[in-house]
Amino acid sequence: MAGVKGAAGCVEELRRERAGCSFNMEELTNILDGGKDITTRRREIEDLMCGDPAFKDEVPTEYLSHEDRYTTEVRKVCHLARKMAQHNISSRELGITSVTNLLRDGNPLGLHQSMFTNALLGLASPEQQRRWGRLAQNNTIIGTYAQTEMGHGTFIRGLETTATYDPKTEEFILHSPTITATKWWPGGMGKTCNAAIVMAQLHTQDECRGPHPFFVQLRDLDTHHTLPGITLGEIGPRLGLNSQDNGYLRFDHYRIPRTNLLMRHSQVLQDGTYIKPIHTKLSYGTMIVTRVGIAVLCVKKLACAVTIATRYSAVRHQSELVPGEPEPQILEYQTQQYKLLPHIASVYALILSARSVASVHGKVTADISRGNVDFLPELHTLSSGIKAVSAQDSTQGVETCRLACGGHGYMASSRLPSLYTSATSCITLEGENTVLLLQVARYLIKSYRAAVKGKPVLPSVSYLAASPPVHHTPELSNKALVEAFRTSSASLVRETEANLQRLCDMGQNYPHAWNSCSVALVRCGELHTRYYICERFLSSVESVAVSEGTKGILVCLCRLYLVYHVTLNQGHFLRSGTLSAADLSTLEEEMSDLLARLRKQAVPLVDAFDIRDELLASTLGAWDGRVYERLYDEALKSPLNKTDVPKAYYKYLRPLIKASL
Ligand SMILES: CCCCCCCC/C=C\CCCCCCCCCCCC(=O)SCCNC(=O)CCNC(=O)[C@H](O)C(C)(C)COP(=O)(O)OP(=O)(O)OC[C@H]1O[C@@H](n2cnc3c(N)ncnc32)[C@H](O)[C@@H]1OP(=O)(O)O
Ligand SMILES: Cc1cc2nc3c(=O)[nH]c(=O)nc-3n(C[C@H](O)[C@H](O)[C@H](O)COP(=O)(O)OP(=O)(O)OC[C@H]3O[C@@H](n4cnc5c(N)ncnc54)[C@H](O)[C@@H]3O)c2cc1C
Repeated sequence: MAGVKGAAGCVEELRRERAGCSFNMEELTNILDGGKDITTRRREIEDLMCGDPAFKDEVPTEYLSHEDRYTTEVRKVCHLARKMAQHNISSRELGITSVTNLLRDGNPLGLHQSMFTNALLGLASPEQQRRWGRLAQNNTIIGTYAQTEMGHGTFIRGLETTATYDPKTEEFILHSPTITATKWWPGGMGKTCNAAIVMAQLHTQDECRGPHPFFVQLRDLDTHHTLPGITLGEIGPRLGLNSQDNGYLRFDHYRIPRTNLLMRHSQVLQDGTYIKPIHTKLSYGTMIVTRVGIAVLCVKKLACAVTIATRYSAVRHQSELVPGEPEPQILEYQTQQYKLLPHIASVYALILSARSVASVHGKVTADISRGNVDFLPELHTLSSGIKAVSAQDSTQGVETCRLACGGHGYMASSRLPSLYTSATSCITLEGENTVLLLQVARYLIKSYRAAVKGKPVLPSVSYLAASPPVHHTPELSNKALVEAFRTSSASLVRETEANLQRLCDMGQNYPHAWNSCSVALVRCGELHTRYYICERFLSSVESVAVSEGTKGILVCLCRLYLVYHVTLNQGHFLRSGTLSAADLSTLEEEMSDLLARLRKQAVPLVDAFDIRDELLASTLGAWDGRVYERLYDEALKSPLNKTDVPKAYYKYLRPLIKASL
């Protein structure tokens, strides 16, 4: 049933919705992909993979045991890896597609293809890259990124695993001194990987030099047995992503060669002399690039969810809008439009902003290779902010889409539950959201204080320095709304800094004063990032060269995004005096108009996300809209339906029923 395109083959409601499309769908698809060529390549790869029966699930994942789920996904991902090699598809190219949606329950090679590979690229010396790069690319070495410990995730400086240099043998001795030092969580580490980049406290010449990355072989490359001195296993069932074999790892005085310290930024010489990096946080670089990747990854989950919920809302009829008239499509209800349309706009806003951060990442990486780390704090701030806001918005958006589908949204076959469990993981992993927003706030407060003293600050926070006098915004144009965000953000930073200072003046030490202000500080981090996203979205929409119809719809989406977030955050605007209560009423009225206008384009807008049925994998969201047939077919797959009377009847129900007779 999957993948039928064209006017025929879909239910009448969807055919009608598509007939009213006011823009060039292909242009929107190209914008989301990042260019026409990328769309072409993405489709080539998706055609190749989706057409392959080896990726089909015979039994829905939810009916499988923990072990069978893992085995099924390993089978599929190994097939995928072989196909990638055969057809010369790189991990980066795979990243432009949604092919990993063929893996329903997490990717056992996900960490290998992302953080492990990126750690080798970013933290290993050129010689080390020659040594391990090819082996990793060939999948001879399958690695993960082992940083988090049972007792320490956020606070990297608190890691307990030690790597003590022994100059006599020119080796590091890796050791897990306590239960809390057990590495805990790394994806693929339980059973799949035979190597890892391990973050451990480097000790040399009787001094601890802080957390550093080491290449560590964990299993025999031939037998796959765990090497002596290492204890490895899988951590057990999780909320979602259960095929990703997140693992635990302990070291018992396990020796590795000196040259296994990743030496791009810092080195230990044969005699144990430590050579410092040009910036102490360069060893955290893999997390920075992954945060940008995760921002994109969770928006893709949101794009799936909103596609499913929008198509379903066009097909589903419920209640009476006008008494006595036929049941309308639920998409006619304004509340339903409010649940869905802002999230369609979010997909554009977040993808375009993450792309901007990715380009800052490219520039800063080039700077660092020339010895310039001036822009690293700004990159850390942007990547932390975009990851946190994207994960939060995507998760809330996916959940809203699930709720928007009523009871059927609760069915596993809708795919909305598993989209939720994967999106929400992004709030925690790769830096817990609150913690990352506090990092953004730290940079804002520091920059604001520097600016007040007349010191130069970097571009993304220069507005703090030039904070204009608070005034009521005279008009409500897009530009004015972005400016209102900027002014409110500057005002919140100013107010929070004043509170921080007041507490210090009253005798609190700085860390306690910081903690006392941290609810407001998180808001500062969030508002600054929202301002960045709004500014990037507007500037991308203004500069994009597309046909009139496409420009029109983008402008409308951007306007909805701005109005939606201004009204959601109205407290900040009222408090800073940038908008009045009357302005907010005007914007709320405009929101009604925008919802009504965009409602007509809702289905074409999600079609433009161009997510194939095989990758959407939803009974509610398929292109042809045949929701009820699919729900029924999926129900028939329940193992309980194999027999009319279940075994449990004979074992438990019958004795109960008969006893009461
Ligand atoms: C559209 C195009 C997009 C293209 C993108 C392409 C990219 C593709 C790449 C990847 C694909 C992604 C695929 C995703 C699949 C992967 C799934 C991942 C699974 C999850 C894996 C993990 O979870 S790994 C573990 C992650 N762990 C964390 O993130 C821990 C979080 N904690 C921290 O980061 C830090 O400890 C901390 C920041 C919270 C604090 O650090 P610390 O205590 O050391 O510092 P201080 O608070 O004392 O601060 C000192 C000083 O340092 C600054 N700083 C901190 N971190 C950094 C940094 N990373 N870089 C630069 N500077 C940093 C801090 O701000 C302070 O600065 P001051 O100047 O002193 O104020
Ligand atoms: C699905 C999944 C996959 C993962 N994959 C990997 C992997 O491959 N490799 C790896 O190394 N790790 C991995 N992790 C671990 C992940 O990176 C950590 O769980 C994450 O960084 C959060 O750290 P934590 O668990 O220690 O939470 P904690 O830091 O203990 O957080 C608990 C609470 O404390 C709060 N908190 C902590 N510090 C502060 C602070 N300074 N200020 C205010 N509040 C604070 C947090 O906001 C949170 O509410 C994975 C985790 C998950 C869920």
